[in-house]
Amino acid sequence: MRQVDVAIVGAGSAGYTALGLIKQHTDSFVLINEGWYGTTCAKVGCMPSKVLIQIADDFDRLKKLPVEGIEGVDQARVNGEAVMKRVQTMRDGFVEKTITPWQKLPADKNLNGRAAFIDTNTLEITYADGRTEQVQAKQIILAPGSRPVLPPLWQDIEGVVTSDTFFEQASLPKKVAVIGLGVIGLELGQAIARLGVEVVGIEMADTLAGISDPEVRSKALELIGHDFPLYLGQAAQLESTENGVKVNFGEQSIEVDQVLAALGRRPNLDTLKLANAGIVLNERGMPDIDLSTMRIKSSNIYVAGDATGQKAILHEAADEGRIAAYNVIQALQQGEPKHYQARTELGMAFTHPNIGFFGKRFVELDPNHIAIGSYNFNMLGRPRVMQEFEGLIRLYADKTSKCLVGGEMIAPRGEHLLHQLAWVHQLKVEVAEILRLPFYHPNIEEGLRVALRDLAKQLYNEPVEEVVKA
Ligand SMILES: Cc1cc2nc3c(=O)[nH]c(=O)nc-3n(C[C@H](O)[C@H](O)[C@H](O)COP(=O)(O)OP(=O)(O)OC[C@H]3O[C@@H](n4cnc5c(N)ncnc54)[C@H](O)[C@@H]3O)c2cc1C
Ligand SMILES: NC(=O)c1ccc[n+]([C@@H]2O[C@H](COP(=O)([O-])OP(=O)(O)OC[C@H]3O[C@@H](n4cnc5c(N)ncnc54)[C@H](O)[C@@H]3O)[C@@H](O)[C@H]2O)c1
Repeated sequence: MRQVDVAIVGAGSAGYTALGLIKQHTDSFVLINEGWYGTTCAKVGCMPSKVLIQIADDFDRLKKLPVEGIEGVDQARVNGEAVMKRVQTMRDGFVEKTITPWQKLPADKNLNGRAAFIDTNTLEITYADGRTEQVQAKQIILAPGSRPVLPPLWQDIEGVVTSDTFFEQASLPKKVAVIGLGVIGLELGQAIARLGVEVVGIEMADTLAGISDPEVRSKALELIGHDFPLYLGQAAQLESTENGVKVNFGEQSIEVDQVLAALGRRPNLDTLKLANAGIVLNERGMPDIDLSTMRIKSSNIYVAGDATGQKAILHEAADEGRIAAYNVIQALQQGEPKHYQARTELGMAFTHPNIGFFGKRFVELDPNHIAIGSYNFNMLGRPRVMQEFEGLIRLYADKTSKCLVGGEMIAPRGEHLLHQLAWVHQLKVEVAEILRLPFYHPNIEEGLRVALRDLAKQLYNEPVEEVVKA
């Protein structure tokens, strides 16, 4: 049996980041990956979705041009085949870049098969041709990612796609029900609607993209509702028909060519036979992972990325891969695991306008200790010039420390505002100090300043001096 210091399961973003650090420390490692290489992000996630969104936004922008004196845009047409070709070509480029480091690994370190535990230190690898091999490792990093949730009854219905299959299509569909209006459903639903696909959105919860602030929710329903009809509080059921799929929700039903099931993602740990390694699962069917060390409690096994079932986003997957690798290196040197603190939480949907949050969400606040500042962009110069002056920022600050604790928004160029807010949140800068930072004119950031000023009025007894004392 092969013996190594470290085995990494999963060649995704978390596994890749871990591998980069492990390689610097030891040559005694294997990487085990089932199926294709190229990462979820590059192949079926962040990147193809952003290509599609870019095309949709560019096309939608044309609607704003006649008022600026640009004529002839009504001649523009969407060629669905060319759109999907562009998405696939760009995607293949991103995948190629991601695969290169794996291709450079020697064959005996790069095992293309499915891993599962035999015991605490032993993994069995099953290859596509049915062969098996066992590897014994002192330390193990599990980074097997997640997969789309698809109810068993939906799996055999023709016309049901998930984000794993959506980008493979030769052309755009004609009529689609997007079921699940989380980040994936909302991003893809809005993009295809803007490209002329008839879209209906159905969501079981009473909100979109996890928004918890009631005012941001209302604004999002209004603005996203311009692109396609949204039905909230409805769990959909499907039936196969001769021409497509019948979607039943509440009292209604519609027939569509395609259903995009965007019901969330499930961690892939359940395929790894963790019980053979003596790992006990909690009531959520997950092992107890210490998120400050990424170690499964009292074991030689670490988990990183979507597999943790926590924050299924790329920079978090990479950080978790880093933390797992640092601690594996510590363990190989007989050291105790080091504890690391997560960055300020940040989440965004690349819808138009962008939807997102940083720090704490509204639902997590204690209203007795919080002041809320807001702004809706209506009167600001630059958004008006851009014809993108609708949105709502809501910022939450602690009345005692006078620092931001979080915020939610639907805002033009919100992706940038959210970054700036997450940075000052992580650096624990007081609201008055943020107002003393430079704000260029004319800019979207001036909208942030209006919301901060609104907050400052509630936090301080006197007007804030918005200049830095010499
Ligand atoms: C449509 C979509 C859009 C997204 N957009 C964004 C975005 O804009 N921004 C953002 O931050 N995040 C986005 N994400 C999320 C992001 O893609 C993921 O958080 C990230 O890719 C997770 O990386 P990972 O390393 O955990 O898993 P993955 O990249 O999925 O890697 C896991 C690997 O492990 C392999 N594996 C699984 N089980 C086994 C096993 N038993 N044995 C061996 N190998 C195994 C898998 O085959 C896979 O290769 C998006 C996701 C989707 C689906
Ligand atoms: N921009 C980004 O960063 C980005 C983009 C896409 C995906 N992602 C990541 O991928 C993860 C998965 O995305 P997702 O959108 O699939 O998951 P999600 O958990 O965000 O949303 C799934 C939605 O489906 C709903 N739902 C579940 N079952 C349903 C049913 N039967 N009928 C109607 N609605 C139902 C849920 O209530 C939920 O709102 C996200 O958590 C996110 O971290 C990130």
